[in-house]
Amino acid sequence: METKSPFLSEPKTVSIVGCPFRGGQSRAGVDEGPIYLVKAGLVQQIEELGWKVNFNGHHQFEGIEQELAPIRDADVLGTVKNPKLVSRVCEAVAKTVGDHARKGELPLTLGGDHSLAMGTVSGVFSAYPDACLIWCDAHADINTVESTDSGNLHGMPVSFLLGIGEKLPMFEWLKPVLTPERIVYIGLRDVDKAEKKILKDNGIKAFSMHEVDKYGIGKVVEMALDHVNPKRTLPIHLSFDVDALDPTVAPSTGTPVRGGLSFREGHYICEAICETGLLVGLDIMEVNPALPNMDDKMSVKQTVAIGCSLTRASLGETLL
Ligand SMILES: NC(=[NH2+])NCCC[C@H](N)C(=O)O
Ligand SMILES: [Mn+2]
Ligand SMILES: [Mn+2]
Repeated sequence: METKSPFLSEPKTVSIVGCPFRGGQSRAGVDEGPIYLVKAGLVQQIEELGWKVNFNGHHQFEGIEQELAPIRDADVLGTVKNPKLVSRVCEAVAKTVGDHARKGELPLTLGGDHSLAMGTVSGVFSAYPDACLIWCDAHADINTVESTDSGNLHGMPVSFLLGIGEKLPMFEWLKPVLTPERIVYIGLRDVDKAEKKILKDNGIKAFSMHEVDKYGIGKVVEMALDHVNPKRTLPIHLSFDVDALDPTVAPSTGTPVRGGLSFREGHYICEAICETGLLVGLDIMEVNPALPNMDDKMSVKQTVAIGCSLTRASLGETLL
C-alpha cells in the first residue's frame, strides 16, 4: 500500500459498517451476509494489507424494526414494499457512513441488500459532493416507484439517488446527490424494459456484459473511468453487488443471472479502481448465505470468500 490517498487521513483507516438488513427484497438470509464476511476473517485480512480497521459490531437495526413492527404488514405504498423500514435504515446508514467519510476514513459497507446503497452513497456524497459512482451489478437497480414490477427497493436505489420518479414522503431526508454523468455501470445483463428507457432518457453510461465481451475488462474499466472521472481527480465510490459475478463464481445471492463477470474480471475492476488511489467508499452487497439452499455449504463458502477477496482487491491486494 504505497500510494498516498489525496482524500483519506493517515493512518489509512477502513471503517466497517456491517448492515444485516434484508428489507429491500423478499429472500431471507441476505441479512446474514455481513456476519459471514466478518466471521471469515475480513477484519484481519484488511489489517494485513496495512490498514487500520474500525469495527465495533454490526449496525443494530432492531430499534427501528421494533418501532415499526406494528405497521409491518401495512408498510406498503402502492407496489413499493417496506418503504418506511428501508427509509429509516438507509437514513441511519447514511449518517454512519457520512460520519466516517468526513473523518477521512474509508467506509466499507457490508450488505445486506442493495437498497442500502441509498444510505451509503448519500453518506459518501455528503462528505464528497463531487464524487463519482461505479456500480458493478447484473442489474441497473434504477426502477422508479412507477416502473417497478417487483416492488423491491433493492431494485430502485439509483433512481432515488438521482431524484427521478415519484418521491415517497418517508424518503424526504434523501437528497438527489447523484447526477446522471457521475454514475457508470459495469456488468449489466438483466435490465428491465422500463429501466432501459430510464438509462437512455438520462444518458447514463453503462458497460453491459456485451461490452465486456467486446472490449475486454481492461478497456471497459478504462472507458468507465474516462467517463465519470476523465482527469482521475475525483473521489470514487464503488458499489459492488456480488451478482455482477457469474453465478458459477458467486452462487449465494438472491437474484443470480447467468453470463456474468468471471472471477478475474470482478477482481480486476476492484484492482484497477484501487490503483487510481481515489477510492473513498466501498459497498459489498447481496451476499446471501442461505442460498442457493441450506445444504450447499460449498457455494456459501465460495461466495463469502469472494466478498472478502473483492474487498481486499479494492484495498490494495496485488497478485505480485
Ligand atoms: N440489487 C438487486 N439484486 N436488484 C435486483 C433487481 C431486479 C429487478 N430489476 C427489480 O426491480 O426487482
Ligand atoms: Mn444485482
Ligand atoms: Mn444490485
